[in-house]
Amino acid sequence: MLAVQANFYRVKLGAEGQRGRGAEGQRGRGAEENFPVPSPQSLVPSPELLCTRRARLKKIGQQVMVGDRVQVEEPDWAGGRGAIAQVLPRDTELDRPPIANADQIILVFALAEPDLEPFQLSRFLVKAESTNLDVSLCLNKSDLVSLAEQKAWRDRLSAWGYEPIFISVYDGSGLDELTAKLSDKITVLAGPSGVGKTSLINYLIPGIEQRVGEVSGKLSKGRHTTRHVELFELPKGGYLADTPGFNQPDLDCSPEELSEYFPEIRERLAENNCQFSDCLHRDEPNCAVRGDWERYEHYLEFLSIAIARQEHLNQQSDPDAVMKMKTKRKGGNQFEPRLEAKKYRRTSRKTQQQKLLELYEDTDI
Ligand SMILES: Nc1nc2c(ncn2[C@@H]2O[C@H](COP(=O)(O)OP(=O)(O)OP(=O)(O)O)[C@@H](O)[C@H]2O)c(=O)[nH]1
Ligand SMILES: [Zn+2]
Repeated sequence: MLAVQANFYRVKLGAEGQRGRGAEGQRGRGAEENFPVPSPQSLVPSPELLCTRRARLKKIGQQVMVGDRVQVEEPDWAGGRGAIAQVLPRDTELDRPPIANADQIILVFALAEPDLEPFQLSRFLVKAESTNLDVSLCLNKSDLVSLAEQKAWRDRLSAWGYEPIFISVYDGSGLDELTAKLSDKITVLAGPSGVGKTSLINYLIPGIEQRVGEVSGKLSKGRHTTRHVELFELPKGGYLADTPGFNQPDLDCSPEELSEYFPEIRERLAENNCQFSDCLHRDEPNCAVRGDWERYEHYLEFLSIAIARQEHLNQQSDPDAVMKMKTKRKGGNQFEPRLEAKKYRRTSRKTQQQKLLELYEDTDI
């Protein structure tokens, strides 16, 4: 399913769909199975169908996400209509933006104009890694920096665990390598503003601007809201999702999870164990992670945000948690001004978290 359009789901017929008429019965009566894979358009009257969602799916709360492989019933080939009868199991699922079956995330940054800012890059990388999809890095505007500078970034990012593709939409360098990386995959493209994402997408999908504009001004505006997601077919195979929703990543992982999102930490923990299995790699003795690697400071900063966030969540899910702590410490003091104490603690925690979040949000973008 490529996009939701005015209450209809736009479904691209895939290889299976082309043969679908013969495959009836195997997957359910009259059902066509549709994969979002490129297909020779000549085989079907309409390569895309506008579909409704069967009431049965609505009843069981089955959402249809962009990227979903679906079965379509009662295809009306001439009218280009159908009904989604079933959603096939998803390989992957992203919540924000909502995309099913994505294979990889490619972060696009610029080498200059705007300057490549390591902490901002780190934040995008951690957020991208938290999806558990493959994460790659693409550095645009290579025409603006010297080869020596590119090499310096290559070495630096290699120590972070990434092998960036250097491109320039202006002079065309690196674009073949990037195109090859996108082929036959569902790729989520993300990155901060001004790095040349729009220029890149226009290069990768000629005519996309017309297409976005052609549906109505509303949709083209919609492209830049967090809710609208659409998969665009690439001429050489594969699909691309441009996701404004990803452009201001907020960190929403638990403190324990955070270390999984740094290739450097994964590498260190593959070689050595920390003394404590629940080590957060701050000041615990015999920690295998703490050290003078470049992004360790970033890790500590994200960790404090994740801890503040978790404390805040714990408090929300158990409103008495603070009170219980208090009671225990005070040994059941009857004169404890319960309400006030609770209020005070809550505000204080909240403020603390707010401050951290603001700090986090203010850093860039
Ligand atoms: N020198 C150079 N400039 C580029 C390149 N690609 C894009 N630009 C310029 O960078 C600026 C931003 O490009 P956009 O394509 O609008 O970037 P974007 O990431 O979509 O930015 P937003 O629309 O703000 O999200 C424009 O002035 C482009 O002309 C490149 O390869 N080299
Ligand atoms: Zn440790």
